[in-house]
Amino acid sequence: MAASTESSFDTIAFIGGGNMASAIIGGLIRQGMPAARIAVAEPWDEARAALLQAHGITALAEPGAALERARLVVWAVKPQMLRQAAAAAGSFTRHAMHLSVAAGVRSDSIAEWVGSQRVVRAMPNTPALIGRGMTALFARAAITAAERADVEQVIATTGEYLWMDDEAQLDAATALSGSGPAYVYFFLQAMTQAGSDMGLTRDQAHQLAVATFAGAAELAHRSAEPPELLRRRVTSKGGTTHAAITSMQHSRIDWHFMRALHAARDRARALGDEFGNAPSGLAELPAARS
Ligand SMILES: NC(=O)C1=CN([C@@H]2O[C@H](COP(=O)(O)OP(=O)(O)OC[C@H]3O[C@@H](n4cnc5c(N)ncnc54)[C@H](O)[C@@H]3O)[C@@H](O)[C@H]2O)C=CC1
Ligand SMILES: O=C(O)[C@@H]1CCC=N1
Repeated sequence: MAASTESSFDTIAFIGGGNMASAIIGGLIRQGMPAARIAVAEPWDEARAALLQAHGITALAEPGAALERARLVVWAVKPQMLRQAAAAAGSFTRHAMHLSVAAGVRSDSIAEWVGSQRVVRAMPNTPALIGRGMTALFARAAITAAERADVEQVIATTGEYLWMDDEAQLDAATALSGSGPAYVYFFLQAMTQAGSDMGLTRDQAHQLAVATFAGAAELAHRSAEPPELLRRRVTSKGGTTHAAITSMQHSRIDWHFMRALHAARDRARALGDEFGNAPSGLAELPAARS
């Protein structure tokens, strides 16, 4: 990473130094990027202190000239803050390539706010913290193959990545992998609670549940077989798994779960509508006649 990073980016700047920025910064540092080549603008004192403690990075309290050295700027603020953050930092970052991790906000809006068409959107997830993240990526047409490769180098420090051809697919990826870790923890909570209700200690139940998720996910990752088949292997006729799966099917848990993912996808779209510019075409619609 050290050699390849030098040939790609002199400095990487982060606007916003919270959870997601910290996860990506951690990946870069683990792969050998010197902290001195990472610039962060972060207004919140506590977040700046956390960056210093975790990564040895002294973040700026507000955007400044240090950002001008960045060839890549990672926008890691909440969707509702992105327009305002771009207005404040834009004069320092105009010549860079831009990578936004904000959910929902579409690249048309971002390109307008940062004053550049060189925009990539990313949807990472929190296992990036341990280098086991999954990131969906979308590049605007102005991004070259070499620039895509540069983005890949950065994101690969946090785990796997997958390019999307259609920007709308990012909203679906947000519902699956962006929000996905929360679903896993939700089920972990339920399994741990059930275990403890059935007489295990909470520690025992937690260990059993976490190891089961980790092992089952790793098996699916390594196996060429589809989840249906892996599931059937666990399910003996008339056995315990059959009892559990039948109970879940009666409650239509799969349907409810799929509906929840649609809600997440719809919310990603709504964030784009709420905090981005109106899609081109809509803005020009004439006002309805009374
Ligand atoms: N947390 C997650 O699992 C994921 C989050 N995302 C996206 O990442 C983005 C950041 O989320 P988190 O890191 O979780 O939030 P966070 O709240 O931990 O970090 C955002 C940081 O931005 C700072 N900030 C606010 N206004 C600013 C400004 N004008 N200039 C610079 N910094 C400013 C805040 O002080 C805060 O520390 C969001 O847009 C979210 O949609 C994407 C994928 C997963
Ligand atoms: O909940 C959210 O809006 C962000 C995006 C994906 C995960 N967290």
